[in-house]
Amino acid sequence: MSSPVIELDHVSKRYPNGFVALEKVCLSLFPGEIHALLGENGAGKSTLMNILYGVHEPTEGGVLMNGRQVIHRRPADAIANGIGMVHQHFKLVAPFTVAENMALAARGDRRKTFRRHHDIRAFMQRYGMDLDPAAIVGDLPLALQQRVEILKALVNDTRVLLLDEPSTILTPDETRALYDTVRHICEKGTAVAVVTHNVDEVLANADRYTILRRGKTNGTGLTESCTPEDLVEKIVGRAVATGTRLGALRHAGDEQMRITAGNLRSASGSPGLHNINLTLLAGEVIGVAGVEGNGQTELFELLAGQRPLDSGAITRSNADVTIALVPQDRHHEGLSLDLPVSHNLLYPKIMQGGYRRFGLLNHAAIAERAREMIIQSDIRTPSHASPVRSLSGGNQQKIVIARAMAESAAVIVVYQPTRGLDLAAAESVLMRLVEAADAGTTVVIISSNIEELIRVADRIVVMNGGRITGEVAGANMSIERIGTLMTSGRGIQAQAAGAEHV
Ligand SMILES: Nc1ncnc2c1ncn2[C@@H]1O[C@H](COP(=O)(O)OP(=O)(O)OP(=O)(O)O)[C@@H](O)[C@H]1O
Repeated sequence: MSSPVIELDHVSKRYPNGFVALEKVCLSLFPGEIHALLGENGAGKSTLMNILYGVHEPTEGGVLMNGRQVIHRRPADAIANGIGMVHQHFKLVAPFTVAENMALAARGDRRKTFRRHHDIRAFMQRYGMDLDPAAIVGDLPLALQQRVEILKALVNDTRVLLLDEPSTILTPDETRALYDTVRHICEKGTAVAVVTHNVDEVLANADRYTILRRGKTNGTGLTESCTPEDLVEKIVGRAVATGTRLGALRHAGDEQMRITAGNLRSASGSPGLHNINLTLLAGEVIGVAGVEGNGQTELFELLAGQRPLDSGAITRSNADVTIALVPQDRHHEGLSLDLPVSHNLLYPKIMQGGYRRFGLLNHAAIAERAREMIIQSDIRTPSHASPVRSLSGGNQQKIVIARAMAESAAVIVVYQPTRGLDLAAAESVLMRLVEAADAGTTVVIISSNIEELIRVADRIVVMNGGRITGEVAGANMSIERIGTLMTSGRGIQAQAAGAEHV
């Protein structure tokens, strides 16, 4: 076997607040291999990737490249040593072309290579990619924007490529295509580390895995010799029954909201909405499926009251129909990162004048309620007073969901509720949404994860190109049927015919 390109040698990381996020972790990445990094929310995966990429320095232990210790004080040091990273939140310049974005990432003389489109195409083809260098990045679908990020990470003679949860924004087909590309990259001798929560994806694509549990290594090895159950048990510490339907089919109640012949104009990067007809009933879970960028964001904004329709109508059955939201972009819309966990959890109530005594905020009451919510939603935080910025991505997400659930609204609209959550946390969020519907709440789940929707929804509407291309319910909710509606170009005809109901 070849020797590792990069190793972590008994690395520990203590954050300034004293929290130990990694404890004596060892990791070896080999050339030509895909190494999956797994672990529940807050296990230390991002901390580990950030150490590899020079964002953080280890408190103890060392980083070795080709057997020699290296010190990466900042990402520029890691990049200079051949390490590239693709973050979950893309760092692209949207109005620039693919070529311009690549040139911006290139260091020194390599920039010249990325001036001529001919050379850029040759570079892409080395890795089995074929994008138009002149395409404006902001106009590309997310899956292709991700390819541009990967290309950017490769431009500096990269020997180690780090991918942070790359599949969360992709459909199953796009995920397969992503791993085809990653395999091409490995074949050039690059070592790839991928953070993911998806065990099936690991077993289908990775060569090796390492599991972190509460900052320590809890298993590492070759994927060929393990089963999904082995991995889940090591990640969560117990078996998790995923895959089965959660809750029985419900009987929907009265109408809560209705969109009638709703239209929003298309704009650059937005398909708009076209002749949307959707009735939301009490006590049902409505799934909205679709490849990202096909009108789901616009539908969310419409239901949230953030955008008026250009034509058509959106009505609530009465003034008591309140709406709670879990937005897609939790960092910008969902959280105040520098405020404590407690204030983020109780933000709506505090803004409505709650938790006050003699006109001042009642901090003791806020802390008490926040502690209850932290336990109920299993939010891993040192305390209710910790700034949200210091929590892991998955635990930040649990805050947004817990807050929306606590509003006891008539309608709750959630965008990709389990994105970035570990298996057990995802299961618990889905369960809570189902329970809310059982108690009479209308739950709208917008998700590109079809399996998840089938497990919880009573009916699923499918969007493509800003149109509802069909609706399936009960036993007709199959991956094949929904997948066909997601990619079919039948939007206009289906809507004209009142959409397809199965
Ligand atoms: N800047 C920080 N200050 C203090 N604690 C931090 C800081 N960043 C992360 N942590 C803590 O370190 C632990 C590990 O966080 P990390 O982001 O590495 O987890 P993760 O495995 O990537 O989780 P997720 O799957 O939710 O993204 C968490 O408990 C988190 O609260």
